[in-house]
Amino acid sequence: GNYPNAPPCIKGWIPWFGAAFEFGKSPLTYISHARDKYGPIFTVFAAGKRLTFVTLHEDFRIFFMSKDVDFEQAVQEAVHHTASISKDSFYKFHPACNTLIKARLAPGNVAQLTDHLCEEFNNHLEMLGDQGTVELNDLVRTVMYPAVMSNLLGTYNSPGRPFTTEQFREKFVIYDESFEYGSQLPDVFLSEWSSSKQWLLSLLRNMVVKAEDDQKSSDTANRTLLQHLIKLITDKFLPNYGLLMLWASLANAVPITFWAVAFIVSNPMVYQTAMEQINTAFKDQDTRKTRVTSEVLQQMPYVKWCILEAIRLRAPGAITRRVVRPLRIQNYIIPPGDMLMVSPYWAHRNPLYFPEPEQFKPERWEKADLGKNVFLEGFVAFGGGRNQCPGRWYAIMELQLFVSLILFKYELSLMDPLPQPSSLHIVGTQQPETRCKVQYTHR
Ligand code: HEM
Repeated sequence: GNYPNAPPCIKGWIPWFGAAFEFGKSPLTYISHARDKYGPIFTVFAAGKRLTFVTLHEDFRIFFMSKDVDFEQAVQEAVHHTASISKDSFYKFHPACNTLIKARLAPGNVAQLTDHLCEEFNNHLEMLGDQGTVELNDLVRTVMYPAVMSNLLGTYNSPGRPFTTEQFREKFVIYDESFEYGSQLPDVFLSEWSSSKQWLLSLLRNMVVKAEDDQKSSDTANRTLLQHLIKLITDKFLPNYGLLMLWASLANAVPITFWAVAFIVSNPMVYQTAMEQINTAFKDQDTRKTRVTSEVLQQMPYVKWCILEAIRLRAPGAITRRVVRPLRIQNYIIPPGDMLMVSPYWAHRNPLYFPEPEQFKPERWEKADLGKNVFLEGFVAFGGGRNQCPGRWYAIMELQLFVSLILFKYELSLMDPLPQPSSLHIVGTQQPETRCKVQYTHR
């Protein structure tokens, strides 16, 4: 159709050398420049796709709530490329999958996962030994990957398939790093990436077999998320959904864990305030085997504000919906087929909602932290509407638990300057651009 009222569209003179090229180099920087130049709604024509960015907070409601935009249609192709799930299977199972995950990760159920996750964190953190110097991102991955996997999905069968944490880390980092490119391209273009994907899929197949065995002996109340998925997904793509779930649970939360620790340790006043609260909440506890319940977490609101502030500052570069019918926003009509984009990363830099937006200021969360409604207005890191991140309560719990445990057990100091966020990726939270060593000493 013809849409004379479509937003300004940015194309390169030679498409693959103009907009697409510039956009691909550093999308987050590109978006902010485009917004200054073309106004609050603009379309980027890149790599054959129309991406229409909505940057004003007052328009976010339409993005999250309109019946003329669709989540499943926005991500289906990416799901096909990244997890090899067929189109038919995805449209058939995704809605029920979404409902199931939402229910399993509701606040009450998340509280029940805390004890086991705490044990896992204790075990993996103790493996660091009494003192040393490591890259902080490596440390976070080494502890978080196996702990969260075992907490949510269960363990794997080792006989015949030796599997080590280092091997998993290596494969998952490759898979995660090229996830965004992989989501756009058929496997043949990315051979290392696709062999990591195959490795992870066979791991998931193995975990499904183990989960089915264990199911026979464990009662319903103690089922893992994977065991619940087994009951729901009846086609051959079950392990593939497991892989997507695994990626969703680690890809955003692990970099945020890095940033939360780095922000706290690099701000002396913040570090001190957090330590006072942690020492009070954990008084008389053994630093080697620390027991943190969901009640204890509630006694450390300042640590939670630090987590929320890290999420705000390193929020996903973009979240998407597909426009399925002509959509009016302000005076524009967005044509069907467009990918509609909101950037939480940029939204969180609006001084109207977040004064001094670049500053790490945990206190700004004080007024938001009332009971269940912990989020500030203008905060969209977890998306919104029917497809809002179902893992948000779990994410806050695991982060608060990890951060308070590592700070209680170890005295930390950064040996490198606080890294800048990498502006290379647009989907998901930012990785650090440079390496950052941390020195630790057991307390
Ligand atoms: C700080 C950490 C996290 C951030 C910033 C984050 C952010 C997001 C965002 C922006 C979305 C898309 C929402 C939308 O389009 O409106 C999403 C989806 C999702 N997240 Fe998270 N997430 C985090 C942690 C987690 C964790 C820990 C889990 C699992 C335990 C998880 C599971 C999921 C799943 C399964 C979806 C897809 C929902 C669907 O298919 O409808 N996330 N997340």
